[in-house]
Amino acid sequence: MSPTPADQPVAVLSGVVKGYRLDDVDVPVLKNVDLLVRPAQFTVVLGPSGSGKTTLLNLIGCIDRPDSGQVVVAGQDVGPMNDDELAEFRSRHIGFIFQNYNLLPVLSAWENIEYPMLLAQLPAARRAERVRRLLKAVGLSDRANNRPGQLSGGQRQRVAIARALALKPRLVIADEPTANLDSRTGAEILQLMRSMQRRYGISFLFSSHDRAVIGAADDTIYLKDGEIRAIRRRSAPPGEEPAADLDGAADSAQPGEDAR
Ligand SMILES: Nc1ncnc2c1ncn2[C@@H]1O[C@H](COP(=O)(O)OP(=O)(O)OP(=O)(O)O)[C@@H](O)[C@H]1O
Repeated sequence: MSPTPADQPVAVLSGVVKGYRLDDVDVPVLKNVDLLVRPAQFTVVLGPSGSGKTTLLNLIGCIDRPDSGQVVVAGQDVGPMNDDELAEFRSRHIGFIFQNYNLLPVLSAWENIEYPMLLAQLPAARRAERVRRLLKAVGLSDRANNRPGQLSGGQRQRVAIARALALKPRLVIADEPTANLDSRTGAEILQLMRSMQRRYGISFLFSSHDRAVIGAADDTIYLKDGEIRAIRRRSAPPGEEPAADLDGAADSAQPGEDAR
């Protein structure tokens, strides 16, 4: 039986090498990385500052390209894609959450979450229903009209999580999403991402310095000096709830299969 999108690895890296050129000096960052990111799991990339976590996430998120080696995301080798194809692929399959939230300051929480759906030209009724569900899922139904400046850091990150899920990506990439939050709020955001990952059956790839996040992860990838030093994979507990869908139970499409 051929693998369906739901059980296909969300990303596979083979022999990936990536460096930067700084003041005429080549700085190697990732050195021959082989990695498989399992679908519908919460995966944490742990490593000290400068170990290459952001570089790795940027390659899997199709924001950057390797110097050599192969990056396959959602079953597609992204190497041959041109920049426009890569941008289209990214918007279709991947959601992003950033340390600094990256919300548009002049838009309300509602409008920030709706924005990717507007760009993707979803019909108005579908957009409204999905924004409503997402605001509820992140516990911000009563903050729909607030702009980012009127929200706390934790609330901004909740909006960013909702926005990342707006187009039903297969993969959400979060680069140190708790780094600007106090430890209690950071733990709440971590729990929220964990519950959204389970609820919608998508994959989360999350980077952190903080070993305390290991408890929340299914898979933990330890990166040091641009090399994967260890991968710990936890087997799924029995009786996991079936994934929900943002457009309601009637729509049974897999995330990423019907992003529009
Ligand atoms: N655009 C760039 N140009 C030059 N060097 C870069 C660039 N981006 C990253 N680097 C260097 O690559 C190395 C790895 O950086 P990266 O941001 O991937 O690490 P990180 O593990 O995410 O670190 P941190 O935890 O501090 O965010 C660092 O030495 C960094 O200075």
